[in-house]
Amino acid sequence: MSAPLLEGNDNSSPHFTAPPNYTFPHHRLNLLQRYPEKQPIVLVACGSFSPVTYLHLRMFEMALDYVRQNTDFEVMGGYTSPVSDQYKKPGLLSAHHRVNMCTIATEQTSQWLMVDPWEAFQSYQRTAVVLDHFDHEINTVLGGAQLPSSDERRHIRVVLLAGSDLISTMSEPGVWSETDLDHILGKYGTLIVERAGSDMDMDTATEALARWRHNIFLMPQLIQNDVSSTKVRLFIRRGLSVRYLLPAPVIDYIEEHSLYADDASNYDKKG
Ligand SMILES: Nc1ncnc2c1ncn2[C@@H]1O[C@H](COP(=O)(O)OP(=O)(O)OP(=O)(O)O)[C@@H](O)[C@H]1O
Ligand SMILES: O=C(O)c1ccc[n+]([C@@H]2O[C@H](COP(=O)([O-])O)[C@@H](O)[C@H]2O)c1
Repeated sequence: MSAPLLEGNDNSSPHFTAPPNYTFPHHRLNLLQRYPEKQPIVLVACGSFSPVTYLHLRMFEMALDYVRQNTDFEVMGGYTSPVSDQYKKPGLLSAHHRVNMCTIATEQTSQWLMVDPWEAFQSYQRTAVVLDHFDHEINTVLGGAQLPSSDERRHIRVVLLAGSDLISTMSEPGVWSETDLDHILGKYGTLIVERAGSDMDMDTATEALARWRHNIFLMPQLIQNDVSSTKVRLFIRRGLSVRYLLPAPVIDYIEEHSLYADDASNYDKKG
């Protein structure tokens, strides 16, 4: 697979690489706007999802509530986008299993969430390119949102949904390119879920990103939850129960394929 391609600027059509036989999932994407006075948005969460947890899924529900109560947006859909194997983060299971677990979690526990495998099954794609891919599929290919009782189509804004640790890395020098930050935070924007136990508080994290403040929406966690994939992997390795930290069908999948259990011959099959 060749390197990520993002050609041209906002005024020209970007060209994307794609995994073999790829089609953009949109079976749960709502393209008919209910509230024409609002701006339609789609939420995209990028990450490892190794494995997906209830916190990852809760992020979307928190975002729905936040958007309804605090913004003039209308949420039209939500996607997890698991990162490529080439990201090579410790504990990163193969994309095949991570996509399967996200699919099981979204299809079996949600009515509106989807998984886009585009990023997972090819070379590493920067987040700016991933958001451009969503923008292209939703607005250029599918034509954006339709207004009620009208043929008029409207541009759906893609918004990055992330935890506050991700926004912290955005203010660390050398992690993200300045051009990409301007693209992600200037063009798309982000909804940030406060992460319990995160080193930096959200105000500090966003100070360095102040020029994009109007596009950064901070959501406090009203019910604190600091489940992380790292802790789940650790528990499994130690043979501890992870039940109620992630959807039961995902635990069944992990057990069935003996995932994360390399040194856990004592892994409790009942979870
Ligand atoms: N407990 C949490 N609170 C807030 N955000 C979270 C939490 N766990 C994950 N996220 C967010 O979910 C997104 C996907 O993250 P990722 O899959 O890399 O999760 P992770 O649980 O941090 O993984 P790992 O533990 O393997 O580093 C990121 O934006 C991350 O900030
Ligand atoms: O695009 C970038 O430059 C970039 C820099 C750092 C992280 N990311 C993305 O952030 C997501 C979470 O990364 P991490 O390391 O916090 O698990 C993952 O989807 C990465 O592709 C993206």
